[in-house]
Amino acid sequence: MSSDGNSLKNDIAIKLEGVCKYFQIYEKPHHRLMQGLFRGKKQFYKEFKALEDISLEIKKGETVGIIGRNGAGKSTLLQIICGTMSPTFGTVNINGRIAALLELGSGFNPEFTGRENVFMNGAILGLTKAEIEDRFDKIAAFAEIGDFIDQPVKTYSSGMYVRLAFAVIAHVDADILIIDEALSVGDAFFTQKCMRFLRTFMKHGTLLFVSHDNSAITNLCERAVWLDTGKVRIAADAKTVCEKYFEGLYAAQQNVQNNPSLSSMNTEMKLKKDSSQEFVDGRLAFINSTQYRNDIKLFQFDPDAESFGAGGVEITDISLCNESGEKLSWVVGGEVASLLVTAKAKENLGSLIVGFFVKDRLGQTIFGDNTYFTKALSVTTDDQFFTKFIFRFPLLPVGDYSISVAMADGTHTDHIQHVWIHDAIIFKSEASSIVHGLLGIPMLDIQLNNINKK
Ligand SMILES: Nc1ncnc2c1ncn2[C@@H]1O[C@H](COP(=O)(O)OP(=O)(O)OP(=O)(O)O)[C@@H](O)[C@H]1O
Repeated sequence: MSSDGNSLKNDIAIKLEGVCKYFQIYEKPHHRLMQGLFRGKKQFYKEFKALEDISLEIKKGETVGIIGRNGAGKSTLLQIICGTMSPTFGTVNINGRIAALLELGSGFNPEFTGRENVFMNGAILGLTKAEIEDRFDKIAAFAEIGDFIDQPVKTYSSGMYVRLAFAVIAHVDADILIIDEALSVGDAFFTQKCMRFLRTFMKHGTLLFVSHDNSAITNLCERAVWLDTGKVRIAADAKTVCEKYFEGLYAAQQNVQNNPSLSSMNTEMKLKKDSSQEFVDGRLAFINSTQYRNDIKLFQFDPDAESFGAGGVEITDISLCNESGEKLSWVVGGEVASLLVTAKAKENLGSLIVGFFVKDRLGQTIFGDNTYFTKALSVTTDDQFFTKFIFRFPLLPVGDYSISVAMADGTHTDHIQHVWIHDAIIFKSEASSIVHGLLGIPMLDIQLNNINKK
């Protein structure tokens, strides 16, 4: 293994070639001793292959997500990249200063105070004592753990531990950051602070982000790697990898649920229609008369869009329509539209749920809904049926969006996914008054007054 980066091209931050990690598993403690005595002439352990033949190249400035189920080998891979574990075979090349926020418990000495750990960690990461002294107040302020900074780390809560660990890695001028999900231990404000730091860091640094959470990966990362039982299952753009990972999870779940107990909802609830209580932004008419009108161009349903599912239903058409039921090729944000999904049953299904998700360019779900709390539908083979979601189209920032549609049989928590079409309809917001946030919500009133003048 080499970690000096000398053999790397200048634009490469991390390069792994044929990395394998095998652990020796001893069934009984004395087998370990016997192994030493026999000096390899006889094998007393089983070999467990935690990582097999991992080759990856991460460019400087890239943000790459690592996703995978428990035990997939994520932590092992990260420890090998950080240099805290060596691979059984293969080479690791790192170009730059690397700092990591790995699982709780790693990195700090529990007997030392927070202050002592900051100095120790800073030194390990290559800072001089004077440099750490210079930054210490900033680190303590970022961590916000008050007087605990002078208490031994073993007295810290897991939240305090993560605060200090993050504060350190945020102030060591790392070129490469490795962040495990540990972030979720902090409270919402601290998480936001960390995210702000990370988003700034991502503008120049290389980030490796590990999570079980699809949306965090698609939101943060350009590329992603799905690790599955120690092997790279797929490495591609984050959206594709997360979709495949999600499909894989569903497939695994459905194998377990070969005879699910379906508790169907028998009640049909009518959606309350009370137009006098509808939320409409008072400025909409004005905005619609300017170049900021939220013109949204709709593309037609792509029947060949990527899909997966058990196949008990077939979606025949998906369209966005106006209030009279005519198919739309344009819609204006703030107007009422309906998403119409027509389908055909391929088998008898007792309790159908139909849902949709609107996702932004990064694959992040912005909004969506389903029929579960409205109506349970049972169908028999060859039945044709439709679902209509009528809603006021939100105001969307300029950009590309997609609608995914899914049909399942069962309940919210216990169901078989029969069809899931990724990106069934693509649409493009061409102009918008919304610049900040994921979507605009209607303002009932906005007031701006000088209180000294009546
Ligand atoms: N020191 C070790 N000795 C033996 N087996 C180990 C050791 N460390 C990890 N493993 C095994 O290697 C596999 C990969 O573990 P790893 O912790 O890397 O997975 P992970 O993807 O990070 O999981 P999680 O999401 O649960 O943290 C697991 O089956 C684990 O039991």
